[in-house]
Amino acid sequence: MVTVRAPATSANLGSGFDVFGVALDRPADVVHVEKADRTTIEVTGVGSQYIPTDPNRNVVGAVAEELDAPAHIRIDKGVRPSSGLGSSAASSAAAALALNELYDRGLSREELVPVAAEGEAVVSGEAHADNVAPALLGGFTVASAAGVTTVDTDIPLVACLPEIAVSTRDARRVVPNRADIEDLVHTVGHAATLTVGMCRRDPELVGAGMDDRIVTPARAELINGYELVREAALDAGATGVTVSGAGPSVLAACRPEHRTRVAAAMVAAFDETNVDARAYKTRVGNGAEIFEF
Ligand SMILES: Nc1ncnc2c1ncn2[C@@H]1O[C@H](COP(=O)(O)OP(=O)(O)O)[C@@H](O)[C@H]1O
Ligand SMILES: N[C@@H](CCOP(=O)(O)O)C(=O)O
Repeated sequence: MVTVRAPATSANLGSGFDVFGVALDRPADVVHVEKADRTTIEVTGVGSQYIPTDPNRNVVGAVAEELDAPAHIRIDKGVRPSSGLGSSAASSAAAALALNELYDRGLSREELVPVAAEGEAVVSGEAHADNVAPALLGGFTVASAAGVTTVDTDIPLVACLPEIAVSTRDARRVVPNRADIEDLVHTVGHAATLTVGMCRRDPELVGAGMDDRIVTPARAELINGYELVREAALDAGATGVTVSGAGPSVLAACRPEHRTRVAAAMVAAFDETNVDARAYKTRVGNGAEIFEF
């Protein structure tokens, strides 16, 4: 048996739609795999009642198929589904790494990124790699047609998860098909600023670089109370706030001394809108870990 823990991730970071992602040091999924003649799936943990066990509908089924690695796969969910925290990607990445090990396929973590992305295609309709890349490689990742690169960094973050479900598939439907040149220049500038911030481990630059006028405004409308939460986080010292992945989680970057205050302000602001929420006080963390044989 092989067991892998893969972390939650936050994709886009505002200015890097479908490209940027970070691994979070918590929460995480744990996936156990054992060789079998055909793939069967068992799911326990947070939100497991909403996750199919049919291999054609669970992301790990697609990963097992890609690697030609049938197995009994047990998923212990720590990352709530439809959270904007890469729940499906945590399972995909963990299954890819575990099955690669179980069947001795010899693929590197970088080579496993497109394999795990096939799991994402099952749920969102597209094999976007911006969650599976950080879930496998850790740190801040840039996944583009030019390949996948990773930067080892350390930025304090708060991920605030409201009791609302937003499916990635639905949230992709509100993304505009076109953007005007001024908005593109604005986004590229901010994406570059954010990247420099990650390289320098500078929360001010990372926060400033999250601003985006193209995708985030449309996504924010799917989250009750988003503007209130954003303003509350900024007032409490956040250096930048954006929608985490496709939402509904809201991500804030901050200095370490402000993290507790920012987390409390975000939960209180959701509460004012009558939405229960919990905040993860987290930071950019490591990728998936094999921790037992
Ligand atoms: N192993 C899995 N883990 C989480 N969600 C899964 C899994 N397999 C299939 N799903 C489905 O994927 C959807 C959640 O994925 P998604 O909408 O991308 O949200 P998230 O942002 O949390 O990844 C739900 O409909 C869920 O039932
Ligand atoms: N780039 C994707 C990221 C989806 O992230 P998730 O955590 O919500 O699954 C998108 O924005 O659609």
